[in-house]
Amino acid sequence: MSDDVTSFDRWRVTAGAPAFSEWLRSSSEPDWTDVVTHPFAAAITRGEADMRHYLAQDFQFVDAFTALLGAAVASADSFEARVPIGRFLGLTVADTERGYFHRALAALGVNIAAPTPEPVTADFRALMDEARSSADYPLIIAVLCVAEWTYLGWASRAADPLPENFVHREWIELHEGPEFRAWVGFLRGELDRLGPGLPEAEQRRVLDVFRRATHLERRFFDMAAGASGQACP
Ligand SMILES: Cc1ncc(C[n+]2csc(CCO)c2C)c(N)n1
Repeated sequence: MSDDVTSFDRWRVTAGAPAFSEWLRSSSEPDWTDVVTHPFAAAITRGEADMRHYLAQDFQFVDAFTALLGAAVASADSFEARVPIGRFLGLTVADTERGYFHRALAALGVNIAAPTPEPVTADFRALMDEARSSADYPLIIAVLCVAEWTYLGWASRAADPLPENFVHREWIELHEGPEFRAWVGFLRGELDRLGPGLPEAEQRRVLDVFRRATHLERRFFDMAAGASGQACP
C-alpha cells in the first residue's frame, strides 16, 4: 500500500462513527465511485448493455468466487460466522445465480464452456486464489465484501421500472433487495468486528487487498465496455 493513505488509527479519531469497512471503502477512492457509477453498470440498469462478453467472463469470476466462499466457511472464527456464508453459497450462488447464468447465456447464444479469460478475469481469479490459499479470514472477507458491496452500489441506482429483458432485470434483482443488503451488511460487520483489533501491519494488508479488488472491479467493467481491460494507471 502506498504511504499516501492515512492509517486506521489516525483516521478513526477524525470520523464520526468510525467503521473499519468505511475506512477501507473511502481509502479505495476514486476507484470505488468509478465502479458504482460505471457507464457499463449504468447501461445494465437501463437495459441497454450488451451482456454477452461480460457474462461469459463473469461466469469464470463466479467459479473462483464460489471457491473463496468455501474458504471463508473454513477459515471463519466461529460457527455463527460460518452459517450466513454457507447459506449464501448454497442458496444464492449455487442455486439462484447459477440458474440465472445458464438461462441468460443460453438466451444470448453464448457457449457456456469457458472462453479464453481476459487479462482482468485472470488477474481477478489470481487475487481470489491468493486470498483463498492464505486462509486468512479478514483478507478473504475483504475480497468478498468488495465484490458484493460494489454490486449493491450500482444495482441500487437502478430506477423503476426495471428493464423488461430478464437478462438485465434479474441481474439487477440479484444484487439488490433486502436479503442482498443484509448479506453486504454481514460482510461489512465482519470487517468492523475484526479489523480494529488487528495489528497495523495486518490492517494494511487487508486494505491492500480491498484496494486491489476495487481496482479490478473497475477494470472488469472497462473490459465489458470494450476497453482493453489492461488499463491500470
Ligand atoms: C466482477 C464481479 N464482481 C462482483 C460480482 C458480484 N457477485 C459475484 S457472486 C455474487 C453473489 C450472487 O449474486 C455477486 C453479487 C460479480 N458477479 N462480478
